[in-house]
Amino acid sequence: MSVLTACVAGNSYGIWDSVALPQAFIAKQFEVLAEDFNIRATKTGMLTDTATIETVVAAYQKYDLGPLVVDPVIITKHGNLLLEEQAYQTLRTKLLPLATVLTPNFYEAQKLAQMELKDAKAVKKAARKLQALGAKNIMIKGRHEADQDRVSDYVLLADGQDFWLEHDYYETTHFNGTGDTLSAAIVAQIALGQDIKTAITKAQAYTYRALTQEIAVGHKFGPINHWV
Ligand SMILES: Nc1ncnc2c1ncn2[C@@H]1O[C@H](COP(=O)(O)OP(=O)(O)O)[C@@H](O)[C@H]1O
Ligand SMILES: Cc1ncc(COP(=O)(O)OP(=O)(O)O)c(N)n1
Repeated sequence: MSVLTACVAGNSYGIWDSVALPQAFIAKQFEVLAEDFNIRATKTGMLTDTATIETVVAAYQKYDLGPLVVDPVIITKHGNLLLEEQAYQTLRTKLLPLATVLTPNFYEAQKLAQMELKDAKAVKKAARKLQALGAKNIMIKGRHEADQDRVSDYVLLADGQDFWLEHDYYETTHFNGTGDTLSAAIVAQIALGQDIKTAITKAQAYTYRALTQEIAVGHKFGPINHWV
């Protein structure tokens, strides 16, 4: 089930327009779903602006929506800004503290931790900074550019345990949805009752399979393969 916060006009070339939905309508969606269903886990995606983040935070404070995975969507890999510049401080101070799992990509982690991720030591430090903001478990997704052989995602768990999930860099133009898929798969695993470490590990493996077992959809940047 979804609570829609925004609609985008997009295709495989990119996102061409977007519109935030009215706050009262977003709040109503939370209300009617929370009344009807026993919700085991939830995730956030594109949140557009400060008002939307505040509406979502208010819903999390009002209803029991289970463990929360926050995918802090700020800018897409094609350069579309999906969160207003003024809103990211609200994301940092109001939504992050509610996160059971926070899944920033390399660039989002730099922005949220307010530091450059120049090496593995810096990645670890940034994860600790994000934990200090209140998010319990952190997964900082590694940089993946054509100059790399390997991609390394870093995980820092609530109890201080940490580990790297490493895999080969995969060259493709069918990569739309990797981050969205990863956070959705983590929340699905949590809802199934898995512990956080298992949920993250299984979700990352699923996302990698979906990336590497390609389907040919779209003319430019296609989606990954959810049928794997
Ligand atoms: N080209 C790639 N090769 C290998 N792994 C990738 C590639 N692109 C994304 N991933 C993996 O997909 C997952 C989602 O990460 P990412 O694409 O960085 O998120 P986002 O979509 O939020 O930017 C991570 O586990 C990341 O390491
Ligand atoms: C509506 C919408 N569009 C795009 C994204 C995420 O885009 P991006 O950060 O490029 O990551 P992928 O998940 O496509 O790998 C979003 N969350 N919502």
